[in-house]
Amino acid sequence: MQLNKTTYKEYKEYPEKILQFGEGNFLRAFVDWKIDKMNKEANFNSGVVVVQPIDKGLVDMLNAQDGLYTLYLNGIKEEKVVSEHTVVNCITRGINTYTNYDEYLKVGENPDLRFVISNTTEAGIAFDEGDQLQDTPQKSFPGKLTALLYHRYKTFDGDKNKGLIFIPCELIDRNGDKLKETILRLIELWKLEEGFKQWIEEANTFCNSLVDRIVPGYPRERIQEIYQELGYEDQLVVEAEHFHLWVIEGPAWVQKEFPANEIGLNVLFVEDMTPYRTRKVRILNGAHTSMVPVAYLYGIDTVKESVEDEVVGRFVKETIFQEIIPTLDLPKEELESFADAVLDRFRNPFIKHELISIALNSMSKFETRVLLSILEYKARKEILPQKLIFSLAALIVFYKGERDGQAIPLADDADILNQSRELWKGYDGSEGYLEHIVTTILANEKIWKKDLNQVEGLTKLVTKYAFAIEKQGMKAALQEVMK
Ligand SMILES: NC(=O)c1ccc[n+]([C@@H]2O[C@H](COP(=O)([O-])OP(=O)(O)OC[C@H]3O[C@@H](n4cnc5c(N)ncnc54)[C@H](O)[C@@H]3O)[C@@H](O)[C@H]2O)c1
Ligand SMILES: O=P(O)(O)OC[C@@H](O)[C@@H](O)[C@H](O)[C@H](O)CO
Repeated sequence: MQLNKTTYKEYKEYPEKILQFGEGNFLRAFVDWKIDKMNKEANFNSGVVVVQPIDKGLVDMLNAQDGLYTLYLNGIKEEKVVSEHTVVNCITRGINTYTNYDEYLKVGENPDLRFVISNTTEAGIAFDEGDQLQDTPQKSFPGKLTALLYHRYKTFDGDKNKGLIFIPCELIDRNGDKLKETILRLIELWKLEEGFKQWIEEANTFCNSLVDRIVPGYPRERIQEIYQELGYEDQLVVEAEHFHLWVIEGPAWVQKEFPANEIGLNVLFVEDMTPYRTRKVRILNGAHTSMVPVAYLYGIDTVKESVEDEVVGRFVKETIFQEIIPTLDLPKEELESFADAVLDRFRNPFIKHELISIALNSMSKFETRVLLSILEYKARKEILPQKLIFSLAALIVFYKGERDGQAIPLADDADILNQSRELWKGYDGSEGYLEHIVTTILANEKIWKKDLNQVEGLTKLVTKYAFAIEKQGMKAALQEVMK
């Protein structure tokens, strides 16, 4: 039996008030789960129309299940082991803009539409000068969105009451400001009228937000067991931890329209989200990203095994406490208690978080989540943080794409992968050639936004560690640095 509105007896249809860009695991396990709860417990009465932002995706699957899917929340909750599951029922339909652009544009004509939510990965909120208003669809997410907003503006004759509230969830700094700025650039590029620009500025509200929940996604290995337990089949099961936090920076009245607090959901409406973002990205995501190449080359596959391994676990802990926390400005106690909680979340016995899934786009993630800790540590202490540099060296070796003779399924920007592949092809086993690899990668300003060879001592130390990993293997090299 397949999950759909016929087989799910409690199925309810809500009026579409939310437009969501992205149909990925995170949005379904976090935002849509919260909306579903607000519908059920706070009479929010809001349906979500989901847009697939790129040509490949899950909306066909979502439509085949009438927008329904099962969310498993697993882990320790209030000191007890809890595994619970629920059917999320707030998605009304999914739209593929590549095959149904007219249906997409028509969403802008809906007078009840109120919120726009997105998570299009860190790459999604980007200005693409190739986008045109006439494209069906525009390539970028902001391009598609601007076309829909212009259609809405025209449909309602610039009515200021038809503006929307935007809450992007992309893990980039000040995501709402960035989205608005990109829309304004597209208005310039497309030479759209001043009145539309004013409508964007005056009738619409762009919030910045920070999200936090570990969502490993589809539980491939346990899926048959899960189907047995559920008594139906669901191609979109998603698994997450219990913990969840959404920090939203925006005008106070937004809170009144979004009744999360009324039902005790962990949503903080704040005046400045920056400290929350810095703490989360640098500690949690920074720990994830810096552990991946080290633990993976060590022979480990998951986050839990990494933090529980004697050597790798110590490496992760010391990296956070000795090299990341000293670069942050919040009170030390607060940072340490956040870090302890993060390590507990990493140990969640019910979550199998694959390192290889976190490894996606590791080079750019290292730049946004780890590099600042390195530079800040150097600025404050006048020495380089050894473990973070070891991780950078491991990352360069990781991009060689081989573990114990097996290919590593690397996933990153094609140019970045090509550069590493070409460089490693010429490796002759010498430290001199390795220095050439390191120097070339550190000079790639597309990744690092600067030439990292300019950081005093960095190239030498990275080369030393990379050579040790290459010559002695990860286990011996890590033990050496952990002495
Ligand atoms: N999984 C987690 O634990 C978690 C937790 C917090 C935040 N996040 C953030 O959420 C993002 C998505 O994670 P996920 O687990 O849902 O991944 P996913 O692969 O399930 O979904 C990715 C989504 O992004 C869209 N997308 C990908 N590249 C795009 C592009 N260039 N332009 C526009 N859209 C694009 C896809 O269409 C899809 O909807 C991550 O980048 C991460 O920053 C994830
Ligand atoms: O989702 P990514 O690929 O951007 O990053 C991998 C993890 O660090 C991330 O998903 C964390 O689990 C998440 O950010 C926790 O809130």
